[in-house]
Amino acid sequence: TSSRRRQPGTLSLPPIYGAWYLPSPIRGVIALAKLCMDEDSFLLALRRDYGQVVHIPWPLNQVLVLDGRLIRKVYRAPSSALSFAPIQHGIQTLAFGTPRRITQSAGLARMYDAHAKGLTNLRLDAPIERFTHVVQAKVAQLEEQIESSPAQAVEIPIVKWVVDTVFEAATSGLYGEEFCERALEAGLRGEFGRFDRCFPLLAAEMMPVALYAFVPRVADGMKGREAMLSVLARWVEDGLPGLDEGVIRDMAHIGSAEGYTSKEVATILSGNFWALHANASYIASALLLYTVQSEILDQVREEIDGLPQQSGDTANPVVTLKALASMPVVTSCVQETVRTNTSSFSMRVAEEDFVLSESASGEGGVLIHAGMRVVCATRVAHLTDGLWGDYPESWIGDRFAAKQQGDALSAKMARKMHGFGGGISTCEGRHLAMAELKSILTVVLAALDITPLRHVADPRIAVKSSDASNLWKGLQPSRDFTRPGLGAFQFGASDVMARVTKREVS
Ligand code: HEM
Repeated sequence: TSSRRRQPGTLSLPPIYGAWYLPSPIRGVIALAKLCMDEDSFLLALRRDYGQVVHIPWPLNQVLVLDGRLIRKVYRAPSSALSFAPIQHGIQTLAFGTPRRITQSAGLARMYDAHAKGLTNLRLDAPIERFTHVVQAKVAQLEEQIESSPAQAVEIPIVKWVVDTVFEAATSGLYGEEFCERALEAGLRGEFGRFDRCFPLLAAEMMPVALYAFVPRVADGMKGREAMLSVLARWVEDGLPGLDEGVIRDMAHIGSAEGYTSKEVATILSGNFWALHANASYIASALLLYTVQSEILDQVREEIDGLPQQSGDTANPVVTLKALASMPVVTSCVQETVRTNTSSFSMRVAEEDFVLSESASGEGGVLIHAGMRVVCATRVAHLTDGLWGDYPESWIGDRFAAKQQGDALSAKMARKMHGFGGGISTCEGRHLAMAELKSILTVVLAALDITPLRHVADPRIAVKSSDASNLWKGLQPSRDFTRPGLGAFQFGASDVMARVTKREVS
């Protein structure tokens, strides 16, 4: 291969992936195939064979950064050197259908700005209240089913239940109850799934729009997108009924004031709608499954039982943003699930020749030519950095807990966990997502006992046996490997059947 180790202090180009005797595009196609077949093995092999940085030739034509320290250098680089805007605008047009004239406009920049401001902790009380309210109602429905069953128990596919519940709760949280009702009536849960399945192909930005109709998965995804846009556009046209304030209202008002049509505003809101649903629900299902099968369950329940209760009922804690902020073990479980169950590719375009250097003085390093795409592969850092301690591939619920690690190490881990990406492209919904995840774990575990029974396979997803060094031996759904670098792991139709009973309080 063309793998070359760099000498410290010298300036070099990134090594190029693949066997030296193969033409460059063949190497690129091999890399792409391997990435889509088994992302983890491929990325770890790159780290082992090429070191911290490698150039993957066309069709990806990207420089992959595979080391935590260098990834943070990319995150710290100013946008004048490594920019994100061209990628953001490309996805807005290719995936969400926003006209190019709008993606280049100052109006869209103002909408993005309102989005970032509207998702800070200061403005999340109402969304989290609505989110929690829906989860409580869904748990109450399960309790009724349990009470009316002779065995006082129900068996449910837990991933599906969590994903459906979070879809409804998160929609109600950001868009309000009325939009949520419209979305459920129009079957947007299914339409979203159709669109989301083709998202990896759109986000790769390798397919011209003219070809969308000829690729079955994309053609089907476009029908899902149209359905989402039509419900969103009608709701915008009707004056956003059921939503008096919040980030979505702010964005829609800016768009309308710019003179964008309801459909154009809907294309911009659909970016938020996708981000709202593509990650958090899958992380929530993994979080619940990991927690109920781990020894940390008692500590998690202790924290939940410590919350103020509605009329002295331990099955019904008062869940507010403030209460959720004071749950260190629950927070650690959530952070650990985001660490172990995400792979994100933060992308930048080099606006000028850029040197990615390990040394504090900036001497030596890897030269990245202007125009090149730089991609931070956070998954490798999550699996290899010494910072995580033993068994980085395993889920260890209290890995991030200050009580376990000490304040300094715990804070350092939180800073270096890049499941939400980082720098100028960092996930704007991370505070909302963290609170949603803590909320659903709290509400479910306060009221229910969940016993995973058996794995449910999706025939399209190969079941991989857990790595010998992975301590995690519990039941979990199989990972869909066709979404490399797109955030939370998804599971297709793979699931875990679980027995659910009302919580037995000892
Ligand atoms: C556990 C749940 C979530 C995970 C793991 C996650 C992960 C990510 C990742 C990896 C990125 C790309 C970061 C980068 O390129 O550096 C991202 C971007 C983004 N996320 Fe999330 N996300 C989650 C939940 C949410 C939620 C609930 C929202 C709410 C709307 C949201 C909104 C966004 C937005 C708007 C961006 C794009 C930021 C930009 O273009 O500058 N995310 N997310």
